[in-house]
Amino acid sequence: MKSAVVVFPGINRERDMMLALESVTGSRPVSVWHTETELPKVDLVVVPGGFSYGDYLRCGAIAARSPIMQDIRAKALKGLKVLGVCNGFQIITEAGLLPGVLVRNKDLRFVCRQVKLKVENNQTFFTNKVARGTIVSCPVAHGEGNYICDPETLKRLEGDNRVVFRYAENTNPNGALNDIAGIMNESGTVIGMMPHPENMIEPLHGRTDCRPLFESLLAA
Ligand SMILES: NC(=O)CC[C@H](N)C(=O)O
Repeated sequence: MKSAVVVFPGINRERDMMLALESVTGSRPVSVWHTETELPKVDLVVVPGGFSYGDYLRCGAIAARSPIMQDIRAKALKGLKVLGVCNGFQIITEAGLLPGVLVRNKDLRFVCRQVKLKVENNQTFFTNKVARGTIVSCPVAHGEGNYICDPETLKRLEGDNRVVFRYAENTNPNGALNDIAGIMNESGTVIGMMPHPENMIEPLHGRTDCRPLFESLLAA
């Protein structure tokens, strides 16, 4: 499984993401700088978390317009798998690969804590090794993770089983609609999520709850 991790100025989770991908898949991801115009040949692109462009304008708004995102968007529309985590979720949503928008957390504070995450759809490239309904512990660290969309979009996301992850046990840290923590596009090839599964896979992290998510990539 060949993967690429995209790096923008201000991104700070790329190393954690690359370590997680390498540790589970056994294959070292290629690091792709934002000014590049063409992705290497890979099976999966991950847009990691952090503070691209200092979160100016809106989180992810500037990164979404960088050269590499044009190629990612074009290839995603042809079926390339894309995973966006936290700032990466914001970036791919700003790029139009996922519907809706991530706005300021409801209480206007940056949150950094563990949440409970329910796997709502286990028929995806990032959840197929986990039973549906499984609740995992996972860290979040964001200021703009409050997912909103129009009622029609929400109805479609819920009706088509495109809510992949939901905050469970009253741990919604940001006020996101319907406790939405992660969604996918219509064809299931693009997934975005606010929590950081890459930080919950080694005994040193305290727990390994999210390792099976990465293991899912091997079966996809
Ligand atoms: N950890 C992250 O990726 C944070 C994303 C973004 N900078 C925010 O605060 O919402």
